[in-house]
Formats: sequence, C-alpha cells, structure tokens
Amino acid sequence: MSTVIKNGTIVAADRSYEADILIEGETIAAIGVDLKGDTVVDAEGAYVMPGGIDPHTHLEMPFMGTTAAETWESGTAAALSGGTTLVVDFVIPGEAGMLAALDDWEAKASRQASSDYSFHMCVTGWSKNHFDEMEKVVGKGINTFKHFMAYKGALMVNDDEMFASFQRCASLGALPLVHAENGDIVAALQQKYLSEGLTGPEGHAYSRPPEVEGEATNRAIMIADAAGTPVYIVHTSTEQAHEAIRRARQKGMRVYGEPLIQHLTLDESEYFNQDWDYAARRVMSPPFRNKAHQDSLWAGLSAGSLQVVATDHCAFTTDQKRTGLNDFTRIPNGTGGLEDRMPVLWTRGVETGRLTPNEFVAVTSTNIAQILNIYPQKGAILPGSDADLVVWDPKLGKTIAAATQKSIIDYNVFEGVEVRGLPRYTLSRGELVWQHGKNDAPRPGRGKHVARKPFAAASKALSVWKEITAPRAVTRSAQHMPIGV
Ligand SMILES: NC(=O)NCCC(=O)O
Ligand SMILES: [Zn+2]
Ligand SMILES: [Zn+2]
Repeated sequence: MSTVIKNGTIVAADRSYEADILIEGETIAAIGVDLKGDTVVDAEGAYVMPGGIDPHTHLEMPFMGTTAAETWESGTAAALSGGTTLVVDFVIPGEAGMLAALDDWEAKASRQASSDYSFHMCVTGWSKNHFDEMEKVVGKGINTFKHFMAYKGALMVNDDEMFASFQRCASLGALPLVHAENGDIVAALQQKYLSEGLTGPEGHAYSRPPEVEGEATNRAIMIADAAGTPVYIVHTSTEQAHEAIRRARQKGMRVYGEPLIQHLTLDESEYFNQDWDYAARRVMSPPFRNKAHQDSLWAGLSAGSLQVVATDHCAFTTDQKRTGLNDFTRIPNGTGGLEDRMPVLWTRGVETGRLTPNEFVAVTSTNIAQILNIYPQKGAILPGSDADLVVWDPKLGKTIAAATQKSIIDYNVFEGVEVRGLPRYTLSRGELVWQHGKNDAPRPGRGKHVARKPFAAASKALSVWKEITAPRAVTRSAQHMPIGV
C-alpha cells in the first residue's frame, strides 16, 4: 500500500522546493516529480513539512499533590490535530526508582497514544542507585536526563548532585536537561510574599523574577562545562537566561535553549487579571514575562542562539488550579499548548516575518530531532525517514477556543487567538491521522515508542578535549625542589 503526496512545496529546514513524496508502508520511499501511488494526498497550495516534535510534555504527570489532567489519549490526539507527530515526555521517578517509573509511563503511553512518543528521565536525587539506574535507562532508549534546580523540597537537586549526575551523563553519552531557576531564592520569595498577605496568582510571578532564571541558567552551564558535557536548558523565558546561553555558545560550549510558545506570545499582564481563575490557569514556571523578554526569545530563534520551540504541556483543570485559592504556592504549575504550538508559532512567527518557513521547520522539528539524536528518522523529509508529515495550509484559519479544542482541559490559555496556517492533513508513519474538517477520532494504541541512542560525536569530542586540557601535575626534578625543608 503506497501513498503519494502531490503538488505541494516541500519545506525543509535547509530549503524549499516543489516535489512529490512517495510513501511505502511507514517510511518515505522517494521524492521526485510525477510519482505514482495507490492513494493520492493533495497538497496543492500547501507546504509539506516534517511532522512537529514537541520535546517537552508532561501528560498525566503526578505533580504538586495532583496529576496533570491531560491524558496520553487526549494529549496525543490534540498534538496530531495541530501538526505534532512526536511528543517527548518526562518520566518522574517515585520511591521505586527510575526503571519502575519508566514502566508506568510506558504502560500509559502504549495503551493510549495516537502519536509516537519518546521519554526523558528526571534525576530528582543522587545515590549509587541513581548512578546504576542511569545506565539501564540509557539501555532502554533514553539519552536525556532532566534536573530541576527549582521545586525545593520536592524535585529540586543541589549543585553537587547535579555535577555528579552531569558527569554520569557525560560518561554514558547522555544529554543533561535543566529546569533553571534558583529554587532557594524562589522558596524565600514565596514565603516573603505570602507573609505580606500577597496570596494571589500574581505572587507566583513576583516570586520568580528573571534574575533567578538567569543565575541558575548560568550556573547550570558552568556545572556542565566542569563536567564536560553539553547541556540543554528547558523553557528559557528571559533575556538573562538567553544571554547566559549566548555567551556560552560564543565560547564554543554546546548549550541549547528551548523557549516555549507560551513565553513567546503571552505576557505577565495575564497574572494581574481581575478574574482569579483566569490568572491561576496561567500559572506556570517560569512565569510569563514582558515584551522585552519576548523580543529576546524571538531574536534568539532567528539568530540561532535558541534552537527549539516547545510547550511544556502540563495541563490542569480549573478545579485543580483552585487548590491554591488562598496560597499561590499551591496552584499546580503548568499550562497547555500541544495543539496550538505550530499554528500560533506560524501566525506570530512566519506571518509576521520573524521566522522564515524553513526556520519554522527547524525550531519545531529538525533541530529537535538532531539535538535528541533521532535525525533523520524523525525531523526530515528524506528517503528512509519515517513518513511523519504535515500538509500545512497557510490559508486555513481558526479562532482558538476551549469549546472546540481536542484537549480535555476546560480552558485554553490561547483562547480567542486567531491563527492562520493549520494542518490540512497530518500523517504519522505513513498513516493519515488528521484531516482538516473531518474531526478524526483519537487512535489510542497506534503510537510507538521512539528509542534514542546515546550521543557519540559531541560526547567524544568533549571528552577528547577535556583529556587534552585536563589539569596535570608538574614533574619537577630534584634540582628544582627546595632542599632541606
Ligand atoms: N513548567 C511548569 O510549570 N510545570 C511543569 C513542570 C516543569 O517543567 O517545571
Ligand atoms: Zn520545568
Ligand atoms: Zn516541564
């Protein structure tokens, strides 16, 4: 059974060109002119792009005394409807450790996912068991480990733990990821504002000023450098954090930065809304920032100092948010965006000229696949690549509304935003899984786990360089030593 996508313009990260795409089974068989297949997908007037990859989601994540309400079933269906064909979700180990948690995540995902999925593992403490388990986790196809510098008393790790874990990552060919906020300062500021009677959602933003993110980002980068590993900073939201990343990259360090679609387009004024529910629904860490920070993030994407746009989709219902009615520190942290990342980025990025269509593909798919070591299986339109493709129609539009979304959450932080540019069709491993106007049902159980091999090149390059430049004892002959001391 073959499919041919005809009459479209292929938009890859490096170029745009007109050609047909022939799909046989789950992969791309050929790219060329006048290709024939059993089924024809019409891409007239549309762009054909690699399916989006969201490198940062938390589906059904147990967090802050509750569980994120977006399920694997609803979340991955929402992703496909917005052109995202692969989600990479964070496994949070409990008492039973990393491998047991991975089994839990795999069970939930394999039963429910309509799209493909992959995992990052979180390191939330440090012991011989962590050290040992990390190798087994890498053996199961996970090459990224996330560290939280915030959430004191819960997920947070200290510098010594992070340094040990980063060294372990380096020796395993894995990439450390970091949630970079100074957790000690956040905890102190939270107590200060609460004690002053400032209990509303705006307190969340006040207790996480840009400097706490800038400081932690810089510290994480320095620790990574000392450990001899590249590092990936998740949800980069400020100029201070971006500056630290830029500076490090200029020095030759392999540091990656990931802005979220929320931080690029929504600002801190949301927390000052009169309606408590409205403001609380937007509580996430880091919080939304001002326009100057947004400009910095957009500039980073076009200049290449920031590489990736994600969502950090961690969606709680309004009822769940109300846990923090009298105490903003108890509002579950997280917002949604899986369904809207690509259309909002296209509208606010490409339609405004901030990004080219090729840059759009780079930051939503190709760069992510390269950084996560799954290129060109994912993130590419090449013979042999998985046929994860989006036929993107720049003329289709809609107004984002919770009432019509695929997500099961009772609100949408992008409510009322008018987008132009939507998937006409989404294909996942050759299968047509979304057609505009048809409201395709989820297909739980069709999504497959995407295993990711350890990194060879960057780790080897860094370890060779570290060895060449390692501190060495100076060998001194007797005649250069003090006598009689
Ligand atoms: N970002 C957020 O507020 N919630 C999800 C957990 C995290 O990534 O920090
Ligand atoms: Zn985080
Ligand atoms: Zn997150």
